[in-house]
Amino acid sequence: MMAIRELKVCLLGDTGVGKSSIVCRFVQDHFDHNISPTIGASFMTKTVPCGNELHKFLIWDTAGQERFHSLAPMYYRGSAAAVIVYDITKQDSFHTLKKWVKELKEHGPENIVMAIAGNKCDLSDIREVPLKDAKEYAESIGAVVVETSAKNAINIEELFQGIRQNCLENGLRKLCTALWRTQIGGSSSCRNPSSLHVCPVSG
Ligand SMILES: Nc1nc2c(ncn2[C@@H]2O[C@H](COP(=O)(O)OP(=O)(O)OP(=O)(O)O)[C@@H](O)[C@H]2O)c(=O)[nH]1
Repeated sequence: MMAIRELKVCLLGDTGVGKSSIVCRFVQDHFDHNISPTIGASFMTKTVPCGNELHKFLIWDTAGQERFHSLAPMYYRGSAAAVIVYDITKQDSFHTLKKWVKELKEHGPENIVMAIAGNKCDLSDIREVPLKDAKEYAESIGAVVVETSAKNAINIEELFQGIRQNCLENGLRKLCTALWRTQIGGSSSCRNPSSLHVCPVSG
């Protein structure tokens, strides 16, 4: 019988950086030039096989517009991981990313896995944020960082694989029991973190 592990992930970041586009690329392998700004938040899932298990991402894509900022805690509380997105062509969006990290550290779940995505890397000829800056910052806060392009499907799979691997490796210790539910044969039960299976990650 297949076991399903659920992993709640939220996406945070300035409006227009490409959060919805990243989720759309990951879940539907689709890119829409005319995608509308998110209102409140949207929810999608994607289940990926891993050995003899299924890993189900429960993805909350939050709205980046300032007027929705106060809703964000509803989505990052209880998340195992946060993807904080900036646009490599907009220095301001990197500044906003730092504010999100600060907020997560102050009010987010303890041990939340943080992944930084520098999106729109297909536009590197008009880049404002050097990758070196993002790497140094990510290292300083213990986050993983990757440059992505939702448009050209660059590093999107790798981003989510990285999150999955980090969550599994950390076991999320205290949080693990609450956040990873193992559903076997339709009934839910919690698993000991030490029994978490670590999947090999390529790339
Ligand atoms: N060139 C390029 N454009 C992108 C990429 N990702 C998203 N876009 C474009 O950027 C714009 C904003 O994308 P969204 O996915 O709506 O951004 P968002 O962060 O979800 O915005 P909010 O919902 O307002 O928070 C759209 O016009 C997208 O087509 C990318 O990787 N490359």
